[in-house]
Amino acid sequence: MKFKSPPVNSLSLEFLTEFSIGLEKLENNRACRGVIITSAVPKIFSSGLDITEMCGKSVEHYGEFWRAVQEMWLRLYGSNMVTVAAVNGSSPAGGCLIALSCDYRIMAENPKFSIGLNEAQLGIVAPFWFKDTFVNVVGHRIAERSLQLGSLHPAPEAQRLGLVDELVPEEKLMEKAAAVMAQWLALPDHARQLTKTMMRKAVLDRLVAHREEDIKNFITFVSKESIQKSLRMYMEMLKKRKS
Ligand SMILES: CCCC/C=C\CC(=O)SCCNC(=O)CCNC(=O)[C@H](O)C(C)(C)COP(=O)(O)OP(=O)(O)OC[C@H]1O[C@@H](n2cnc3c(N)ncnc32)[C@H](O)[C@@H]1OP(=O)(O)O
Repeated sequence: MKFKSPPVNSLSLEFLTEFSIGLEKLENNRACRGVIITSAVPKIFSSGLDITEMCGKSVEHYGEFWRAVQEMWLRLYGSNMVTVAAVNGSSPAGGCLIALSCDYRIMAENPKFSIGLNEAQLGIVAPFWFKDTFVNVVGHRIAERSLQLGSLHPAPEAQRLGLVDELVPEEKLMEKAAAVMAQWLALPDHARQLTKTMMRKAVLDRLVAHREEDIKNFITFVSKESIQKSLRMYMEMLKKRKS
């Protein structure tokens, strides 16, 4: 699957819905045993959740948007397929979550590309299931420090921390992703899938059990004037940085 929503593959409601439907179709296709996720937008894997979806909208919209974020994660993290992220650009916040939700992450070895859960830098808090997914990849201590600081790790540091599994030259990224996929697909699906479920079930079940509460929390949080102000200021900062 190639993300192609210029300029920065931000995860809008429409993008998330299309991504989830795409995953569902592949999941239901018995001929499809694995998916490589990458981007068709140069230098950007995904800029994370579309901030404009969380600014100045109605309570109903926030609820619908958050449900779509949850749905995407439940499908990807809980997928029976082998999932490989070929991270060919920067990948903050929600973009990082997508990579973290895959079975294996390969990143282009460009130090200008960074990845991480930088929510704290926006004055917002990554929800528990973002945190759980992060902890399951890098461990508690690294996740704790990185989340509190809202760190975006340049590719070499991301590899050192275990946030990505390996770095390769950009031109070799898809070739490497295909080789990794072949290695994972060489195993019988049944054993691999049951093992994956065993490793991820507790974290998935936790969101399923608290899904409505999590939506309510998001709506309450994002509707606060102080949070709206932080998000607006962050968007302005992005625009100023550009000019
Ligand atoms: C309880 C809440 C929990 C929430 C959980 C998760 C939160 C998130 O995922 S929030 C999103 C966090 N994302 C970021 O912090 C990334 C912000 N973007 C960037 O750092 C840069 O844009 C990026 C490095 C991705 C790309 O840099 P450039 O190539 O230099 O592009 P520009 O910065 O010029 O951006 C182009 C254009 O896109 C707009 N933009 C960027 N990111 C987003 C976004 N996430 N949502 C909406 N819009 C975004 C940016 O403002 C520019 O717009 P224009 O000025 O109108 O062209």
